[in-house]
Amino acid sequence: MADDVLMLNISSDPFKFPTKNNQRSFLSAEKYSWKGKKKESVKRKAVFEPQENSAFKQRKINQTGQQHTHKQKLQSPRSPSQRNNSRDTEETGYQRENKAAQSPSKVKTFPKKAPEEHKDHGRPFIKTSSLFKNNPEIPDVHSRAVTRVNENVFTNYTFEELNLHPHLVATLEKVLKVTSMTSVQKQSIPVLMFGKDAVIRSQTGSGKTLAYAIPVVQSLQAIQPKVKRSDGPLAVIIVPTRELALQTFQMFQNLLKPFIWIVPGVLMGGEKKKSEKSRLRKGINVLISTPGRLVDHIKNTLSIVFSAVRWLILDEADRTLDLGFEKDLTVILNALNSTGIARQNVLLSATLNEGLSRLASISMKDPATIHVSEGSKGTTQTRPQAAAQALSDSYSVPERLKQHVVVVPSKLHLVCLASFILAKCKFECGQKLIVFMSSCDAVEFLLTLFTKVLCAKSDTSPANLFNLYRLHGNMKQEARTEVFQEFSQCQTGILLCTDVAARGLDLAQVTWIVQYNPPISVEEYVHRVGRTARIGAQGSSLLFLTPSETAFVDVLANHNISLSEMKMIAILSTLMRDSRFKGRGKWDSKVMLLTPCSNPEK
Ligand SMILES: Nc1ncnc2c1ncn2[C@@H]1O[C@H](COP(=O)(O)OP(=O)(O)OP(=O)(O)O)[C@@H](O)[C@H]1O
Repeated sequence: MADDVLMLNISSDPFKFPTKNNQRSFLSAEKYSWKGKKKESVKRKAVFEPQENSAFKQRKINQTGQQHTHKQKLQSPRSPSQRNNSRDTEETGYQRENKAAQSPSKVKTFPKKAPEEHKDHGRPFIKTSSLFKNNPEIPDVHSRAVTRVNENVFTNYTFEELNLHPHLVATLEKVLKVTSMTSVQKQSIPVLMFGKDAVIRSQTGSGKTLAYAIPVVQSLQAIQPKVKRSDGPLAVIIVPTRELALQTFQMFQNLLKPFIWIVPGVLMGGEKKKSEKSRLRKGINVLISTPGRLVDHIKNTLSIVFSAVRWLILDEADRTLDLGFEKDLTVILNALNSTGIARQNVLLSATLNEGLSRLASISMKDPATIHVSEGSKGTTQTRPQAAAQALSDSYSVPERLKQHVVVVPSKLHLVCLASFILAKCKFECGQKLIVFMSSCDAVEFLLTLFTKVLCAKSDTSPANLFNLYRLHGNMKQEARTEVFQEFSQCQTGILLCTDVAARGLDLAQVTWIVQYNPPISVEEYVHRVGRTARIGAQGSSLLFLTPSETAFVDVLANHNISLSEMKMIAILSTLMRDSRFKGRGKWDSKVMLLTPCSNPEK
């Protein structure tokens, strides 16, 4: 890793990013003069013999008259996410340099030019890091005005008004600390307690889990004679990820505290099948599972029987329908349907849409469609095929979520993210960030790099600046669970992750969601940003786009989602405030003068 670190002169005249009107490159080919002749020859060798000084080697840049080097270790040559980012097709100077370094036979050597050839009064030409030059044009992003879809999260109705078991109400108040219902709970709980199937859509962090969990617990505790473990599953809850399965299991553990005869259990990939089999043999009444693992047990575990199932809940139903899961879901539905027992079916998500109709038609009877947003208050009874049409394509995001976008050429993505992290975690207090990226490799790469470069103890900060966590699908389940629990409980820190953390996770006090790579769909965007600003809280999000990806802003606007632009230069200016990275040249004062405000939002 050490060899991969470039030294950048980020302090030198950083206000020349090419824009439509200004094609001059940022830090590009700045001409620096040298005073000492001896030094000059050393430096010129470094500059003009690229075979010896490839992009993978550290660079030192000298400034006019200052006779010192800047050592800013910020950028590694090429992150995996950049390598994988096929959307960004522009070949930057930086990438060209990498190619040259990889194939020595094609390395282009630059002819040595005599100092007097250069215009700058005979002073030698010094080539700076290519990171900040040859940038593509950065277009302005205009997010068109859209009508936001609003949802009121809270109502004035209390759980006591629902005629629930008093112990359940007491548990809600004392254990979960909830007294009044959210809008989705107010609309869904009575419908489900009445025995209807339902398709429920409400914004992220609005309390959908309790919207179905309360009716499930209320109905199971009322069964006479009392439920026994040997009855097997009475409620089956399918969720798309292991962490969400754990979180849902914990919620049921809490809700079922007064009803100890009803046993919840979780099955998920990565856990030991043998111990799961033995728990299934003993009996699980509320069964929470990821689809793949449940299918595995349906095929291989004799003791799993569904003859008593009264509830089937598909949380994040649109995700569960995605390619890969659909086959599993068919196996699960066939196994449940073969028993012939009538059951209630519930589909939930913040982004249920037209893909739902297939599932609704195979699994539901006259479902009620509950769509909590302005203009569609209350519930609508529809036929299964019509259920999807009742749900529009306009997604509601939390009211107190501030959404931003920044356009960054791909070669500057990494340094820009590093700068943003510093801005939030070093120069502001109490920030908890989730950074989404497209691959497990990218998560690993950035974790290693940031741990070394950003978190390291320094003279000025003897303690680690902040905690970094990672979560992705290639980790062992034990490590995933540990990170999930730790990050849930921590006050500040940064979670680098893939979309395994995008759906359903309720991680307390997250202040910022950063999408380092854009999501694969509008729906995934909604779920990613939904990890903050939950249950009426404030939160912010930042979407990184390359110049060629800016059309995604319009795609979001088609779904009534609007973003405000943050300027890359404002984010990068944070580097000037960090003694480890800022330069010592005359430009520092200029940078600080031009960027008086450290908060790029302002
Ligand atoms: N009535 C309530 N009053 C206060 N807090 C509540 C209430 N109901 C749920 N919560 C809390 O709100 C948070 C979000 O709930 P939940 O995870 O169920 O949201 P969600 O709608 O399922 O979100 P997502 O779409 O992201 O899965 C949880 O911490 C939960 O404990």
